[in-house]
Amino acid sequence: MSTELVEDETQFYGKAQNYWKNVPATVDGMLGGYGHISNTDLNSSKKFLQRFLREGSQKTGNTCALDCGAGIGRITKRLLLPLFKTVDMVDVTDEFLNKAKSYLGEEGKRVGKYFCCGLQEFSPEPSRYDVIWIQWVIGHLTDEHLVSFLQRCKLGLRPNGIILIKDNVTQDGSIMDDADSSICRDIDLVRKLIKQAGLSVLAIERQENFPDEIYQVFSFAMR
Ligand SMILES: C[S@@+](CC[C@H](N)C(=O)[O-])C[C@H]1O[C@@H](n2cnc3c(N)ncnc32)[C@H](O)[C@@H]1O
Repeated sequence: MSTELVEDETQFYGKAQNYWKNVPATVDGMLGGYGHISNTDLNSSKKFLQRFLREGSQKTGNTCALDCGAGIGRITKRLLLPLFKTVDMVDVTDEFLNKAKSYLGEEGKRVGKYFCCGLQEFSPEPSRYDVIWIQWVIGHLTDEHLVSFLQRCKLGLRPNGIILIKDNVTQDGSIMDDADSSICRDIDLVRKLIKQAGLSVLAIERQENFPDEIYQVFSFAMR
């Protein structure tokens, strides 16, 4: 477990909040200076997601998606708004959600709700979402909060809905990043926490063509 890495929960969340308040509201800011990998990321995500939107009788719908830890809406703009009628966004950093209103442009009119809230406290509206997308933010939740958040996400799904996590993973064990106050977990722990939330993994995929010096990135689809 990685819970032992978090000595003081209030500090863990407070520090992350302060960190993000000082990050520029740009794609490069969202990706820690790796703005140039955004296209590769989004193209792979689109392929991964589309298999579920195309599948026969168990097909995931296209009515509404939720972008969790959405930041300025990098994913909402290029992945979710083109595929869903409505997209809601949730992020703890007010400045990013405000920036989203201009960054998303005309299509941003189809953003239904902007929630400024930590995921550890957020409950998706029951049965509202076809897809709940959670990218590069699970490290900001303790194990316990991640499990309970995923449980609440499960209740937020429409029939045939799916939850997607896309995030960094370590080769082995959990590593705390003191700079942004986040934990990077290994794949076994992520799978274990997903299971603890009562969800079943439908597919896992490793992101290809990312720079060698960064963590490996995996996508997990579940319901
Ligand atoms: C690495 S950025 C990723 C943004 C977006 N998912 C993307 O891939 O472009 C992390 C985001 O998580 C948000 N965040 C950090 N801690 C959070 C928390 N506890 N609840 C919700 N959002 C959080 C930050 O404000 C920031 O927008």
